[in-house]
Amino acid sequence: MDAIIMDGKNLDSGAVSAVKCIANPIKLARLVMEKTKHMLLTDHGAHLFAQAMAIPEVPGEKLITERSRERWKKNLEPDSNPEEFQKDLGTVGAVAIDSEGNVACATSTGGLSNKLIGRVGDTACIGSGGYADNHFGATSTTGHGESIMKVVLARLILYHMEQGMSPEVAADTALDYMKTRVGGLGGVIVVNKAGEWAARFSTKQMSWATVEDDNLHYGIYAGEKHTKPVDEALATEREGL
Ligand SMILES: NC(=O)C[C@H](N)C(=O)O
Repeated sequence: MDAIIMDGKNLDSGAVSAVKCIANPIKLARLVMEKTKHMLLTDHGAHLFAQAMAIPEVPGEKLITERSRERWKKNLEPDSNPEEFQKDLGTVGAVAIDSEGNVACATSTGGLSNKLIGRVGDTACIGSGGYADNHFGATSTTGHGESIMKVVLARLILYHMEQGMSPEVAADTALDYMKTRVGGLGGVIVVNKAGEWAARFSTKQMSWATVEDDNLHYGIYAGEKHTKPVDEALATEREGL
């Protein structure tokens, strides 16, 4: 798994890549940020650091869902369509702004299926998987990692906001560029320094949710946006509905 976290106040960032058997790689990424002078630890070194930080390893089997196993098996079949199987991967991203205007981002992923051993994706790379700078805002990305890295998608969106674009226009402009320039699809969540936000994607779907003024906004498909009070959403969650 790969993960990155970034603090927009001082541009501190921490990331891990190619880690296995760690339940929450984002916590390890945060420790890289807070406890080391480095920004990215990978593979064996990341595991040694996890041990030093007393982060327990969980058996790999426990982190594999039946659905993922099935998808992996199907993807190995000769007539499989890799695009189809990359469709709802479990990348999780977050951006946030506090009452003092501090922004942050975090992204964590199992990455593309059937990648080569040792492949480091966009998620662990600062500016690609995420970027946060109090001067402009924060963004977290998902999608085809190699395309995201080619256009340095997260930083590109912040650049567009620096030039005066809203989060929505900045996100769409950068995603369009990635599609036309390198043929890659993806999705992003963005917040600017004024607290305006956007969830935009060029893929068929991306699950997203935002909390703003005690309201929860959420959707999956293009153009879909539902809103309900956070209290109501939490009550529904508690009832297990
Ligand atoms: N769905 C994803 O976000 C995958 C991730 N960007 C990767 O290429 O590893």
